[in-house]
Amino acid sequence: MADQLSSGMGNMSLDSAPPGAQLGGPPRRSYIPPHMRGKMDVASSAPAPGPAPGPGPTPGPIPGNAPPMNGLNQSAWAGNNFDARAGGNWAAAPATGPAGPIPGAAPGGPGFDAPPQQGWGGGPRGPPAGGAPFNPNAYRGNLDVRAGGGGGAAGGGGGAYARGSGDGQWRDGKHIIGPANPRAEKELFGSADDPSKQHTGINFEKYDDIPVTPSGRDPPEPILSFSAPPLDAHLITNIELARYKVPTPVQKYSIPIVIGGRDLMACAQTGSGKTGGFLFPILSQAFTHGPSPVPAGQGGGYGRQRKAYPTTLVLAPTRELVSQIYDESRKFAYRSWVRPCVVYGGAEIGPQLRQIERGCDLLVATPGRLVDLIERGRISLCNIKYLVLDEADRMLDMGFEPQIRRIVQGEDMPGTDGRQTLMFSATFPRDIQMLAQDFLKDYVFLSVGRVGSTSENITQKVEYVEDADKRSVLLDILHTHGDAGLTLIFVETKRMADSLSDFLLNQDFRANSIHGDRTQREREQALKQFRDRVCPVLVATAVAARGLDIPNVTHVINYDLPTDIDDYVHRIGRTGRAGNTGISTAFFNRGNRSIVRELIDLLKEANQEVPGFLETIARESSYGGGGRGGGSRGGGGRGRGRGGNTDFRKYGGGGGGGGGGGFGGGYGGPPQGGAGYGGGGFGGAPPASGGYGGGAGGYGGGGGYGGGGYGNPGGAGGQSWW
Ligand SMILES: Nc1ncnc2c1ncn2[C@@H]1O[C@H](COP(=O)(O)OP(=O)(O)OP(=O)(O)O)[C@@H](O)[C@H]1O
Repeated sequence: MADQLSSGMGNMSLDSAPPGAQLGGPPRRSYIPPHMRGKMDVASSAPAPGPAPGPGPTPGPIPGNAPPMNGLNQSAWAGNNFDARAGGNWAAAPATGPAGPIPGAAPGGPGFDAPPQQGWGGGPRGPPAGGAPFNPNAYRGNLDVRAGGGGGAAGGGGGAYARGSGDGQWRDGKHIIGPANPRAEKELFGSADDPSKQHTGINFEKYDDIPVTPSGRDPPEPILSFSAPPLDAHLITNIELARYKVPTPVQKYSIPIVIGGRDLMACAQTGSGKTGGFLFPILSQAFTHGPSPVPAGQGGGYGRQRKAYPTTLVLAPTRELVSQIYDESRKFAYRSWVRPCVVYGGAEIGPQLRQIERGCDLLVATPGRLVDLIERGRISLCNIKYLVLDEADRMLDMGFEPQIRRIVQGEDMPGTDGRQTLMFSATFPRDIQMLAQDFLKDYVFLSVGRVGSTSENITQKVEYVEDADKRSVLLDILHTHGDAGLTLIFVETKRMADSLSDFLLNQDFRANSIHGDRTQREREQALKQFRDRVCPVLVATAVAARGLDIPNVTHVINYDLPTDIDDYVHRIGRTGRAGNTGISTAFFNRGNRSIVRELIDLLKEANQEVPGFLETIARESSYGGGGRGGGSRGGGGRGRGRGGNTDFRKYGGGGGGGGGGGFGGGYGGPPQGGAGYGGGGFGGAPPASGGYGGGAGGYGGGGGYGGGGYGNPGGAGGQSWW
């Protein structure tokens, strides 16, 4: 049993135990397959009262002009002919074989993703952000020999490291590829007909028809195939093992952009390969140029408590997602010298510490646990060359932004000139684009299709269903669709997730639920049972809305529609991935009219049928323009603005702030700037004019940005809604 559980953990990701998650009440029923009854140890719920993130600083004014790119015309790895013997960040790492099970995957146990309370709001501890420009050659001859000293002993001869997913090494300035490991290969890449792996669908080639618009200074030309150069030959071997034939559009563009040393903000549809979009160029550069030594004076650390100095940091909002990105990293780092690691809350910290002690070049993390490890002095960010924010709009919204600021600007991470910053999402509201300026320099903005649009691979249906009728309509749908594939049902509250899955179980559907109040073990179990079709129906809160790549999800049902249209985009994006087709059904009634206009726009853009009742309800509504109200999750929504579909630097115009929890708020100014009109919100300040301005509310005005509720995993009050 233990084996069964742990073996699935590589693929089965876990969501963050949201800070302040509360558990309690009677244990709920969950589906136990007949062959496991009596054997299954359903974990009792351990309370997870994580502290709420402390109040973060409110965002300061955003400089209108990105600082000039300085000293980073090459990728961070470039020109670094570094010999591991001379002192790498993990020269003292023991010779490890293929990576074992995911660290921290041990079920149960306390451990929270919330940052420790102490130390919040403290000033920068390391070199000031935005400090000395990064010089990729500067470390040579400036190495901390202590760091490299242990390499010979522990590294298994000659000072080489033996580490990484596939036991590769960097030795004498060369990448020594590790031996093939059929077991690891099978685990990582599966077989050609493996149902547990995602396979490309009939519409994969159609991705090429989606228009791609790069903007920003001199964006490089896209690549057309996976070829060396520009990609490293070993990476291409791993890409072949993954059976990828051609890059997706976002990959075609992101690879040369990142290898060319540029920052990137990339918006591409759900399921269109954004993970490879950042992993491929980063790993390729690492394979070609080798490790970056720890800056002098930092030291690699001796003794049991070594500090990790990762070169790449990938931040993502949920445990499921970081775990999944970690799995992808292991695939593409197979047999290389690069050793990926993952840390996230809700899992015991001990195994995670031991994992990073063995070497950590590419770290995938949820913010809370990362802060915890930084506080414990176990991770330094001074060596970061690549910072990736996946689901970047979520990472910069009100829930995470203080933690992200603290990690990126309040620790020892190099400033924007000393690193490359990459942001990826399917949605990128303009207010968040503006906020993101703080973390980027001279970036290329990439939009694959319209920002925030949905894939045409998803057939979207909207049905008018009153709340009281939802259960019976759901039963009809489940009976009709039968066992064709996996069905993911989204609801708005944790309580609803439980009660609906109980209801479905009572109706003899093999259902389970996933949400922030379930223990880690229960979530693991729910996801594993879902993937394995033991429970082909999963009722979820928004915790499962972003990033999860679960093969064979054929139907997504929005039993409760979200109050934010971007959430809808991400939720339905759990189906119709990698060129596969899928169906989405939304239950709509007048309680959802706050998103009716944006829903109609989305449906039209994706060539979907727009039911007459939606138009009727839209006409009934006497609301203003494009600002979004905060709906039920806090007062005031974010203004996303209308009329623009790409880089806000190009079109100017800001989203109007939602007013006081309802509608109102103006919408974005006309192209080429001009203040938003209507309510508060951002004015249309193209970069040249700098700063915010325009609408009466300005930044955060009238509750526009600062409503407090949107996407907040911990929330100011410490209680997550998902
Ligand atoms: N070049 C490629 N060829 C074939 N399959 C690919 C390619 N790139 C990615 N995939 C597959 O497509 C699926 C979706 O990729 P990924 O999870 O990176 O999407 P995403 O754009 O990040 O989606 P989301 O917005 O939901 O996070 C994955 O199963 C991945 O293995």
